[in-house]
Amino acid sequence: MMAANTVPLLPRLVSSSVAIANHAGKIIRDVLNKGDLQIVQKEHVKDLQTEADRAAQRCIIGSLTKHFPGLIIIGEEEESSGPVQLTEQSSVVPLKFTCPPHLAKLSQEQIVVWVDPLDGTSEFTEGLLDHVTVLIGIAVDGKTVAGIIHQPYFNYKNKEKELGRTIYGIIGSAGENDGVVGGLLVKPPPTGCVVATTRSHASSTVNDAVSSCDPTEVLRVGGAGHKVLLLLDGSAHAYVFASPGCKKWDTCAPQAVLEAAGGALTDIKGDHILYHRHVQHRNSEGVLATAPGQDHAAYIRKIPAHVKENLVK
Ligand SMILES: Nc1ncnc2c1ncn2[C@@H]1O[C@H](COP(=O)(O)O)[C@@H](OP(=O)(O)O)[C@H]1O
Ligand SMILES: [Mg+2]
Ligand SMILES: [Mg+2]
Ligand SMILES: [Mg+2]
Repeated sequence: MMAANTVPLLPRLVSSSVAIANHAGKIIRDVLNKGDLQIVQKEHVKDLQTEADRAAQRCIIGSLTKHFPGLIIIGEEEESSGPVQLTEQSSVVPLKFTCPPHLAKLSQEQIVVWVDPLDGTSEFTEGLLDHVTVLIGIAVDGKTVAGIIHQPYFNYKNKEKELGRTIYGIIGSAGENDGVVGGLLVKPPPTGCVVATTRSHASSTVNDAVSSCDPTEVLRVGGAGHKVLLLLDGSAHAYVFASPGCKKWDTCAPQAVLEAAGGALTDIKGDHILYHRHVQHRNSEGVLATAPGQDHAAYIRKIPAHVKENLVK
């Protein structure tokens, strides 16, 4: 085995982030088990924060900073006071695939980590627990390259199966499932068009964009991470969200995992989403993602002009 300091920075960061995301998932379950979510309303009634969001973010940012001092990390939640649980280096296990050669010699200054400690907060507060994910996305020179999606309540309705799962990937890496580890990759059915969209942040523009895809079924579910998992497990063909509500921490990790698997995630006009340190946090031109094997450009063409014109920088 290679000594730790000879393993390139990116795989070390991804393997630490996997361990940290798993730990954050346990913290989320512990807060819910205690039964006091301490809900705070942020910008509006559908924009909530709980002690699980806060405690998970303290763990993720504290642990990443401990393992990688000086790393640039942007988290959804503001700094909060309270106990900080740190993930031990001993819980970090090596990655199951290799680092793409063009990402093997990075300096830490090129990297920005986007953290959503709990994606799907509205659904979490309503008990729709499998909509919840922990998202850690890694961008290099403004482009997402790697992502970790941890789903702490996967299998929670089936007590005989293992609770929780973690799916991670580096775009362009070789290995198990072509660079995506931890999830069963299934293509959606060749016929039909199942569109996943928001459950709690809809608007007439959001609904117009969904209808323009002529869906055979619409899945209204929570979380950007959860909707991308539906694209990866064959449950949906596209994720369409014509709204400025999603932020960079919602899409950085899901985009990397989806693109590592051969899918695509752009804004609603088909342009790339950028993840530089000083980029605006909002994905103001919406989000459109398609499963591996789908014709992404065909979905972009179907979105009506008035929807595209409503979403500006
Ligand atoms: N109008 C809006 N205002 C605030 N956040 C929004 C929003 N629309 C979407 N989001 C955020 O984008 C993520 C996915 O949204 P949705 O579940 O509706 O598809 C959620 O992340 P969080 O749960 O991490 O806040 C959600 O809060
Ligand atoms: Mg939120
Ligand atoms: Mg989110
Ligand atoms: Mg969140």
